[in-house]
Amino acid sequence: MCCKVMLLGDSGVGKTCFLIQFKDGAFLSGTFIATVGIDFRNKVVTVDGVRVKLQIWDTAGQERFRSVTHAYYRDAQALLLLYDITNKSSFDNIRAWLTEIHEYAQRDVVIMLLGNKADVSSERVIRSEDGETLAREYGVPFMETSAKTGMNVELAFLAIAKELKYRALWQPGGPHFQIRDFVESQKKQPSCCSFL
Ligand SMILES: Nc1nc2c(ncn2[C@@H]2O[C@H](COP(=O)(O)OP(=O)(O)OP(=O)(O)O)[C@@H](O)[C@H]2O)c(=O)[nH]1
Repeated sequence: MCCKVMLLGDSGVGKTCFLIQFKDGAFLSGTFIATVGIDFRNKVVTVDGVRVKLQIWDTAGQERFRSVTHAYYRDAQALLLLYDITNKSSFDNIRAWLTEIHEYAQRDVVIMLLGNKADVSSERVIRSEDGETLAREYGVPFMETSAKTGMNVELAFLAIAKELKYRALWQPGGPHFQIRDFVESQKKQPSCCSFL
């Protein structure tokens, strides 16, 4: 089966690095090159013996590209919505992103909220609890991640793949799968917590 997943969030939160970490297991530090428009990569994951091909769309966070990316929301089965734990405005804008998602995406799209750059604990301005509270308000799963160390990167895509496989192949009487419970049971916390 094949699933379309989109990465969304403000410019600079780490969407491209997140995708490269998942696809190639690498982190490109140094200069930040903003994505122009939209780009995609494929990766196959195996969940419970089923091959799921994820077609992952990396969008530009900059405002001027929004009209381009809106056109792609409709086809996405899952959305990973990122903010940067060291950047307050990227967190404050999550509500606006969710409003856009509700306007342009499919009604039953799977959404996951991710607080990225969890490795930079010295510059943290958003507490993990704040991410959790916001995610609970919208009924979506939440994790802190690091595209640099790889923390929870694979898990985010695996949880999405499991949920989409479950939805596509579930039969009456079959086992139930709850993405939020799965994420809660599997996620790793940043090893070094800030004092905030
Ligand atoms: N420390 C740390 N830096 C990160 C992490 N993820 C991304 N970065 C850095 O943040 C900057 C922006 O990363 P990108 O992946 O290009 O951001 P983006 O969200 O794709 O930005 P747009 O393409 O403009 O939407 C780069 O300098 C990265 O090196 C992370 O998890 N930890």
